[in-house]
Amino acid sequence: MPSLASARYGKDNVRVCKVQRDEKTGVHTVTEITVCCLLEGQIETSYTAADNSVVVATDSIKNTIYIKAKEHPVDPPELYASRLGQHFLDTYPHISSAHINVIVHRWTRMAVDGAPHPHSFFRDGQETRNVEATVARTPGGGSSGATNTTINLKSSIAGLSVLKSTGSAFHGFVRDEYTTLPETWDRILSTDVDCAWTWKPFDSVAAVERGAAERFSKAWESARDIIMRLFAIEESASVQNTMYKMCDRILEAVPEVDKVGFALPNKHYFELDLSWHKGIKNTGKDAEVYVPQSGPNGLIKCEVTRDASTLPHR
Ligand SMILES: O=c1[nH]c(=O)c2[nH]c(=O)[nH]c2[nH]1
Repeated sequence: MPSLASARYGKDNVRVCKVQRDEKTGVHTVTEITVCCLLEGQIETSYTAADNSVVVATDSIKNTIYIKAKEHPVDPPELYASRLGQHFLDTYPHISSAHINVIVHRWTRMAVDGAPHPHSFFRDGQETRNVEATVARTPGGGSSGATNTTINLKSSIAGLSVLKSTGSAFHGFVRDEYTTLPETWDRILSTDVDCAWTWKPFDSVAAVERGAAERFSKAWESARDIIMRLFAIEESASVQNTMYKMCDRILEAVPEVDKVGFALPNKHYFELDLSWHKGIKNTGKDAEVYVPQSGPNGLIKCEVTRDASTLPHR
């Protein structure tokens, strides 16, 4: 007898652009987001018994995403996602959790004649600011069967492409009969930063809302600043060590965050021996022309928490 082990459904790739107009100054603010909203709950019979009475149509979920974007600010995305998720719990008693992902795309204000333009923007890179929110019913105290809400938020930066042309080494690694990589004390280091920070759980939308703009946007700015600063100024011994230091600094800067993690591709730039052409020197200290590799690439991940006892046992 088969058994439905897990099920969630909803709408993905819902694109929303919100324009906020300041009537006094004429300054517009544009936020473009892509939303995924998946619901879980007592929906098993829709899968096992063709019972659509438990299904909130994904089309209605899409409509709700638009309506909530009209009713509330979409910035910070952590608060918008929490409100959207809470709506589904408040409205549909058989829905037990809502999983909301929001991707915020960059629209950076143009400077024209040295002044910020009131209503013109440009995309200055593929970098996104993201949030994954899970808004879930949790058993309340007492015997009434009442439930509380728990909101788990994970914020992230993804697709921030960075490169440094020196200040990165990699040596002392395992050398055996499988090794061809030479040790290096000076190499190009490049990656697309994917950094996520997990907030201590919130027990209501009101708790998320308290100081939200400050809290979430400041954390994002701090994380982005720390990542760029450390990447630039640190003499990197490895991707592993650099990312660990970044985690440590972000945990220090944002006290309400429990865990910070990175997934960093190591995008290789190979030196090129051109000595075959008139003895040209283009390696080691003479390296100028490099060959960027599209793949394979290293992929280095870690998560760092405040408490070492939460690390897996070996
Ligand atoms: O920083 C690095 N970490 C590695 O684990 C690794 N492996 C490799 O081939 N190059 C690098 N660089």
